[in-house]
Amino acid sequence: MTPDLELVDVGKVYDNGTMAVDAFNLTVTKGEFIAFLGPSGCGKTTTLRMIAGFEDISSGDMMIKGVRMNDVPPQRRPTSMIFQSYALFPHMTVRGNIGYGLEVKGLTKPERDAKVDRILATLGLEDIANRNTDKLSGGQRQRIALARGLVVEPDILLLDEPLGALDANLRKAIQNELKLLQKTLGVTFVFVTHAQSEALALSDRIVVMNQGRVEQISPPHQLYTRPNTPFVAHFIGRNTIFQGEVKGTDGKTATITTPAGILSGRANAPMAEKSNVNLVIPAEAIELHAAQTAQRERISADFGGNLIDAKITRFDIVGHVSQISAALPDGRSVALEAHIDKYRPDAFPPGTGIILSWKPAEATVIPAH
Ligand SMILES: Nc1ncnc2c1ncn2[C@@H]1O[C@H](COP(=O)(O)OP(=O)(O)OP(=O)(O)O)[C@@H](O)[C@H]1O
Repeated sequence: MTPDLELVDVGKVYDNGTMAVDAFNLTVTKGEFIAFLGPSGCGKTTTLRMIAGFEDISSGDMMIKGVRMNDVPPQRRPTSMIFQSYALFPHMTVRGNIGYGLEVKGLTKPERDAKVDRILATLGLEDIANRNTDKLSGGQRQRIALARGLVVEPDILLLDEPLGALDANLRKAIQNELKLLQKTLGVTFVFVTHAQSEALALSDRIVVMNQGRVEQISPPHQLYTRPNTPFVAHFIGRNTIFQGEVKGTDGKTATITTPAGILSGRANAPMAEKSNVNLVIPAEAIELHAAQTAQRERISADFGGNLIDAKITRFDIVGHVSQISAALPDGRSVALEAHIDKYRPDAFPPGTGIILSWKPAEATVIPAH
């Protein structure tokens, strides 16, 4: 099946010489929910605007449903864009705002009314259809912006931080609605955010960007448990990262020499001996044991030799999760996370000596560059 969207080596250099996007490659199938995630200035919005046609593409090709779009003006692309500010017309009613795009496209009034009625019902906006948009709440305005984007039946809906203006509770509620709506309508969504939790909760796949380049494209869980690059390992989740040198590998597991000892993790690429690598251990993968020397051997055997001594520095309970910090002998901090039932906080007050361990398969060894 022809992909809905293809970006092939897409690049953007602004007139002032800023290289905003460099060789961006992505293929999106129909009905996927894709998030662009990354720190401020990494090129997310620029890429979205190039897909919409609001920004010229400097190099590479962009196709929608197999048709090259580089030179097609925005209004002739099968896309709609929703802005963080919503950009609603304050002097128009909700119905007028939603129907505006259809009017521009030259649809007759009965055709427009039928489509607007349908989207008003889908988004639960019938009761406020004849109100002016300037008196409405943030959540209602967000929904109108969504309706306005969807009513023109785009192949791809582009959303630029659409939940950024909402408070935390409303944001969570609208996240759930958005996901449900997207799956029900089967429209491809490309969503820009710098909020990690939002990208992880909503997307089928996340594109992590850094300084104009794609670092990794993966489903949320994989990104979280299997980072491919040091940037992703630092940016996503709460990972502990050890730098080291490859001592040996059996193709599946790599053993590495680190300042904290000989440690191991799953190798996600072929690795030469003595090459510089990072061992990335997610907070959820680390287990905590009382520091009883009698048990060291058993723990070491159970966890493939991954055993380090540490001291508890914090034990916080956040909702149903225990968030624990421990200090290594060199002072480095290690983050652990577990369900609250797993460890009793009174057994691990700050200052307690402990052993930390993890299964090699739950940590990842990645090249250090
Ligand atoms: N019109 C412009 N002219 C010149 N440089 C620009 C222009 N717009 C953006 N840039 C630069 O391009 C780079 C990418 O910006 P972009 O807005 O795409 O990043 P972003 O990841 O969306 O950031 P944010 O999360 O802050 O919106 C930045 O260095 C930015 O300063």
